[in-house]
Amino acid sequence: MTNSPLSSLADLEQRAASRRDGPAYGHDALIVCDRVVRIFTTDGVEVQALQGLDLLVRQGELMALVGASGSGKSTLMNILAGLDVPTAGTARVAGFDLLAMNAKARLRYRRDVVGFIWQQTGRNLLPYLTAAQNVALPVQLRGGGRSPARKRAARVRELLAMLGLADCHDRRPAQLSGGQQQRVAIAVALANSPSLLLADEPTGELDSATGEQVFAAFRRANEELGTTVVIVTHDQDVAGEVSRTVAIRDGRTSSEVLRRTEVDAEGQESVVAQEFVTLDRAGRLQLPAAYTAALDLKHRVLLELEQDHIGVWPDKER
Ligand SMILES: Nc1ncnc2c1ncn2[C@@H]1O[C@H](COP(=O)(O)OP(=O)(O)OP(=O)(O)O)[C@@H](O)[C@H]1O
Repeated sequence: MTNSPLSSLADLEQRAASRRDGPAYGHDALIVCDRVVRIFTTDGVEVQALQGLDLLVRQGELMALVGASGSGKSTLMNILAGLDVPTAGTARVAGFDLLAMNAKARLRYRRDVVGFIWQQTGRNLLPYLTAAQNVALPVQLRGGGRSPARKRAARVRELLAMLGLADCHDRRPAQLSGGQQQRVAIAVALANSPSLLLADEPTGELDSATGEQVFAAFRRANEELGTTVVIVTHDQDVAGEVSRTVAIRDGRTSSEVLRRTEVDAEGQESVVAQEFVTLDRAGRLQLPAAYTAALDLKHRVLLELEQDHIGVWPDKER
């Protein structure tokens, strides 16, 4: 590191000291992933699917996860769904410790806290039940069979109506379009009022107009019920519609795009998008490949701390 102005260092130490006693990492987040590692071993070969992934998601967010094939998105979703367990690190959702919970807590977590929608429309619904029966099933399995049938039926009708499916009530999956099936799947996932809805490529098998309707259903769940929604997607339309898109690269979060709506003096609304690079808990950041290539940055770089930014320079001695 080059010599930094003394005033900056003193200032930095003071700032660090004032933050040391602050609240714990992610204390107010619904999802807390702290250096999550997942290693798969097949035939003696290790694959590090997640390599110390950090991610915080606040209650009420509607966000997308993107990344190249094999970057670790599905591995992360399976962990958040309670279907898989990390090898190391910390993963917590709504106070449930995803590494330490016992079988009973895991069952409760999967039934009450999280709802899941798969890409394959056929995998989300039971083919021999109607849409209404599919939606009623999770409530019955939870023991909602004890609540009055009239009340349960009203809840099912309400969910189907909210997602624009009132006329699909008595139809079986084979009598529904792909988009309708995915929206019924969202209603099923919402049946037990989960805090979190997870979806892995939910529009992957649909054309763009149908995909838009399915995405609108997620938005409704988010806006009307306050459900936190995390969607893994390759769909540019979906990724461009959410206020936060997090990219995963090589098993770590690498960058994110935040979008907000701004209103100008004439009352015209426009969406402003800003891209950030992830700074992990250990202080590491992944410089975009295009930037390192442009300045031929390799092996090591010079850093300089300024009052409000850090400069990165190539090592000219190399
Ligand atoms: N059960 C498993 N056993 C062995 N390796 C696995 C297993 N599941 C995933 N992997 C490996 O972990 C890495 C991450 O896989 P993952 O499915 O999470 O990626 P992804 O980002 O979801 O990819 P895609 O977009 O293609 O679905 C890959 O190298 C994959 O081969």
